[in-house]
Amino acid sequence: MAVFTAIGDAELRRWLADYSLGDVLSFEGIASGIENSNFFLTTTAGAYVLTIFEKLAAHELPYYLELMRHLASHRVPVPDPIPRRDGALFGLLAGKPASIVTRLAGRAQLAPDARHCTEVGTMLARAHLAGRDFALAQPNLRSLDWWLSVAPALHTHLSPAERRLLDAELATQQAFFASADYARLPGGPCHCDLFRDNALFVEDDHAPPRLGGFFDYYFAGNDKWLFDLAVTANDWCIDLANGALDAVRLDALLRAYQAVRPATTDEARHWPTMLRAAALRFWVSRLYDFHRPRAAALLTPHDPGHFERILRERIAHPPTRPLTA
Ligand SMILES: Nc1ncnc2c1ncn2[C@@H]1O[C@H](COP(=O)(O)OP(=O)(O)OP(=O)(O)O)[C@@H](O)[C@H]1O
Ligand SMILES: N[C@@H](CCO)C(=O)O
Repeated sequence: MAVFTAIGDAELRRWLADYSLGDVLSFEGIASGIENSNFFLTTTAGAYVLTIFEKLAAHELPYYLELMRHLASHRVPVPDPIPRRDGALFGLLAGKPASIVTRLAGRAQLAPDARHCTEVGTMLARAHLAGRDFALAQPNLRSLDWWLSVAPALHTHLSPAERRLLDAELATQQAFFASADYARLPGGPCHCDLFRDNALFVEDDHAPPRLGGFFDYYFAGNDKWLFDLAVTANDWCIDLANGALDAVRLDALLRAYQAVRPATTDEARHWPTMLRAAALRFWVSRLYDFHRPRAAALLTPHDPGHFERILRERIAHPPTRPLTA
C-alpha cells in the first residue's frame, strides 16, 4: 500500500479551498508506487492525481513541476500541474509538499510490443525537442557523480566479480563522460526513468494502442538525450528474462524516435557505450536501495541483479543494429 500519509475528508476540503477545482466527487488512495503518497481525485472540474511528496523537499519541486507544465503546454502528454488560486504549483498538506496534476488516460502495458515502442519513441523525441526552450536547468542527480559517490559504500556488499565489473564500468564511463565526443552529444531536460511502469496506453480491440502519456518525472534532469533513449531501450526493448535486446521492439523504438529527431554521428557511434551507462545507472541505484537501511521496510526493493545482467549483456553483445545517423 503506497499511501504513506492518510488524508481525512475535512483536511482535504480545507486544502482544496486553495484551488478552483469545484466539488469533490471521489478521492481514493493509489496502491502502487514506492516514492510518494498518490490519490485519484475526481471533482466537478475533472480527473486528477494528488501527490504528497514523501522524500522531495519543497525547494526541489519547481524543476519537476515546471518541466511537466512546460511539456504539457507543448502538447506532450504528461501530467499537467494545476496551479492554486495564488498561482503556486504545490502547497503543504499534512506538513508535506503536495501537488495536484491532471490524470492521464490509460493503463500501463507491462508486455509491450513494437506498436507500443513506436508510440514511446515518437513521444520521447517530441518531449526532447519540446524541452529545448525550458527555462530551468537541473542536472540528472543520478548520473556519474552520484554513481562515483556511492560506489565505495556498495563495495562491501559485492562479490569480487561484481566489484571488478563495477569498477571497470565506472572507469569506462568516466573516460566516456570526459571525452570531447561526449561533450558534443545533444541534450536537455530528460525523463531519465522512462520504464514500462511510467507510461500509460489507451488500448481496445479495434484500434492500435495510443499513448496516454508519460508520468513520474521526479527523476528528471538535464542530461544527454541519448542517455534517456538508452534508459528507455533497456527497459522497453528487452527480454526481461535475460536482459537481451529484442531486435523488433528496439528497431521500432529507434525508427520512431529518429523519424522525429535523427541521431547525430556522435550519438550513433556511442550508442553501445550509452546503453551500458544506462544499465550501470540502475544497477547502482538498485544496489544502493537494496543495501541501505530503510525506515519503511514495508516495500520490496527492485532486484539489482536484473541490471547487472543487462550490463554484462550490453558489454558482451553490443547491439548488432547500431543507431544510424
Ligand atoms: N498523472 C497520472 N495519471 C494517471 N495515473 C497516474 C498519474 N500519476 C500516477 N498515476 C498512477 O499512480 C501510480 C503510482 O504513481 P507513481 O508510479 O508515480 O508512484 P510514486 O510512488 O510517485 O513513484 P515510483 O514509480 O517511483 O514508485 C502509477 O502506477 C499510475 O497508475
Ligand atoms: N525505474 C527504477 C525505479 C525508480 O523509479 C528502477 O526500476 O530501478
